[in-house]
Amino acid sequence: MASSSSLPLPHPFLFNNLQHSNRLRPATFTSKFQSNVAPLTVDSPPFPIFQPLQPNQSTSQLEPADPDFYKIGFVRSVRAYGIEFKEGPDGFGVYASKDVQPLRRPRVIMEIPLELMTTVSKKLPWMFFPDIVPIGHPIFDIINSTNPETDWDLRLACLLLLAFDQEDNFWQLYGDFLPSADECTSLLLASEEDLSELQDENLASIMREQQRRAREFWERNWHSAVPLKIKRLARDPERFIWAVAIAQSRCINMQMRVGALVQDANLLIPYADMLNHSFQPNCFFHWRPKDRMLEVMINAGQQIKRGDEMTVNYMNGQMNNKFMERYGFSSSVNPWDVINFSGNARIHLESFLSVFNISGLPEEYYHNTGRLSSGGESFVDGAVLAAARTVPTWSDKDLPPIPSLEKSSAKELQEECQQMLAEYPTTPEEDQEILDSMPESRKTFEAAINYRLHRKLLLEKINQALEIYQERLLF
Ligand SMILES: C[S@@+](CC[C@H](N)C(=O)[O-])C[C@H]1O[C@@H](n2cnc3c(N)ncnc32)[C@H](O)[C@@H]1O
Repeated sequence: MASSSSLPLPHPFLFNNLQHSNRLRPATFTSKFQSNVAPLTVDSPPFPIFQPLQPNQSTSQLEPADPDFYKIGFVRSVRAYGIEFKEGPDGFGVYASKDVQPLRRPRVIMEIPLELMTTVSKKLPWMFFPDIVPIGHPIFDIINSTNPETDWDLRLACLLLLAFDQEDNFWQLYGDFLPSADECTSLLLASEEDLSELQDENLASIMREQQRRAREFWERNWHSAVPLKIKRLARDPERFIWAVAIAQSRCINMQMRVGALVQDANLLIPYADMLNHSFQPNCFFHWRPKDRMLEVMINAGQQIKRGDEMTVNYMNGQMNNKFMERYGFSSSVNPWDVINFSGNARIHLESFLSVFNISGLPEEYYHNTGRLSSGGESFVDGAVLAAARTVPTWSDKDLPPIPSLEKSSAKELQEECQQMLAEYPTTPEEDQEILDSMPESRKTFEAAINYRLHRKLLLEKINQALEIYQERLLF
């Protein structure tokens, strides 16, 4: 989650087909730290917090989180209001446990104190959460040998592993709820076979390089002569690479002020890191310097229904390959995805925008949903916004396009879309069949097939949009 700041995605999954992970199932949860969990002692919140639904109370078919997940947060004064943690189609997620009427101001749903976070600042002096300042520990020298500007993920991975190793540290408890290597979608954990399934050699080679970087860091610093204090943090490279994957896919970057000091910091924030991404999020993060808390807030004016997923925007303006690099997921409706057309054909931008009822400047395109329907469903989505940004256009507001010329340009662009689709070794239907036939496949394999499928779905959507454009041109 790169920054704070904006589609609830229709999920093709049937919830009752979910593969539940061990980390969340009450029946399989066994924490060796159970006895350290103190009774609940929190102030009375404005409305019920952290009350996991009992299975027979649940109004949805999602699996509620293990009760201990809530208890450990209570102990350390995490507060949450009107939400519950459940396992959904994108792993663990945060869901509204009650309706929220649109408010004029943002509204807090979670408060997490600095003490619980694992943080690394870009510049000196380093900031860590107080429990594990590693001065005097040999991991300090390892962290110090890295470049603070570029190696934040390696630094955070070292700190996280150190936190797991510190007796009574909160992260020992919270670690039970983090995804295991099998449950992570990060391509750092992908096999060579998974990378070849991306059908994107560029992305595959970036990920090979990232895997090599993490492995070499481990080899350099976890050689046979290192003290046991270091060795036991990551006995094999896989453990270290998993920690880097956790750091990359769960870290939030924020400017935070502590006293007079403003720091650009990378933070691992428990509970807030359970929020999934959406390009139309209903929540955002806010740092409250007064008492060193991260607030998760509902956007002003946002209507929320009980059971809705609460989401944040991890990265604005980034293509699917960037989401894959860092988080191991992509979207078929990423409004920022780009297709590189190479021909000379161009269509009239303003006409295209008006056909699809898209308003605003390119950086802020938005659309009024439901205005253009195809087959009963709303046609305009993030992929049509992406089309508006990526299709070659010409612009002259006063000069209407000549319909015959405009139609032949749109046709040319459609042909290019079809040509690009034909160059892939598999069709979208074949990709979907692979996904349907392997419901228990590795997460990274599934992410790779989804990525190439999403690219093809975007091409198909652009093709369809160009068809509708020709039909509605000048009407
Ligand atoms: C910060 S964590 C969010 C919590 C996570 N779902 C879990 O189970 O712990 C980020 C990870 O969640 C998943 N994720 C988040 N948003 C997603 C989305 N919109 N689509 C698919 N996967 C998503 C990806 O695996 C990503 O690496």
